[in-house]
Amino acid sequence: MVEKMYISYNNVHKLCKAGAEEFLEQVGKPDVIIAIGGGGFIPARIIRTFLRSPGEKNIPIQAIGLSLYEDMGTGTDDKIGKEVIRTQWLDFGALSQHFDSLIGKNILIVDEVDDTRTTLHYAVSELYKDVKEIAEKLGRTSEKTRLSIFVLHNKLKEKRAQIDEDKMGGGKYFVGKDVPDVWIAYPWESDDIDTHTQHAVEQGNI
Ligand SMILES: O=P(O)(O)OC[C@H]1O[C@H](OP(=O)(O)OP(=O)(O)O)[C@H](O)[C@@H]1O
Repeated sequence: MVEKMYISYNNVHKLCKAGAEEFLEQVGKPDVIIAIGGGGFIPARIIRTFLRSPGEKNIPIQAIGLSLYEDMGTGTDDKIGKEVIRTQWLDFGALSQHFDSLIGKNILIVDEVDDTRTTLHYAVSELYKDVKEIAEKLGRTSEKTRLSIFVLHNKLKEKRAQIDEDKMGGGKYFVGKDVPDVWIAYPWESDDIDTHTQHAVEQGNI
């Protein structure tokens, strides 16, 4: 097993294309894409290409910033915990005046990797909470909001958190590729993209 898995831009593109096809088939066209930054930005933009039919309006992409940081605090087990910090949240400024834009919508959350699942768990829980709160306020709780997920890679390992399916409202989880628990080197992190791509080709990740 390789210690470091090199991923090429072409590979990212193809995983997005396959993910979009699966998503369209199983869930249907999304109303909005929510990209978890920074790693989710590039896949979100690419997958949008394949989710849109020719002649249709672009699907809006909202960005949220979630960062993991080591919590050295009072965990009950001996592991160092991880906490999620919101560095940026939804902003419907130009899209609509209100946060109610998500109620009853088909939403696709995009990130590059599902590692311990902490980030995705947080994103789904918080989005569900926000939508529920505003739907209750507006008396629109009968409208079903679907939260789906697409990640390029899911690491096959013990997860620290699980995503509550009830909160996904019938939305689904899509993975480009399940991978072992190794270091994934994405092209946007590379300082020498030619060598990086060469490694990816050698490993068959093209
Ligand atoms: O499944 P988890 O264990 O939660 O890990 C996955 C998250 O970790 C990385 O984010 P990071 O905080 O490193 O920020 P980045 O996206 O800006 O690189 C990655 O982009 C995912 O969002």
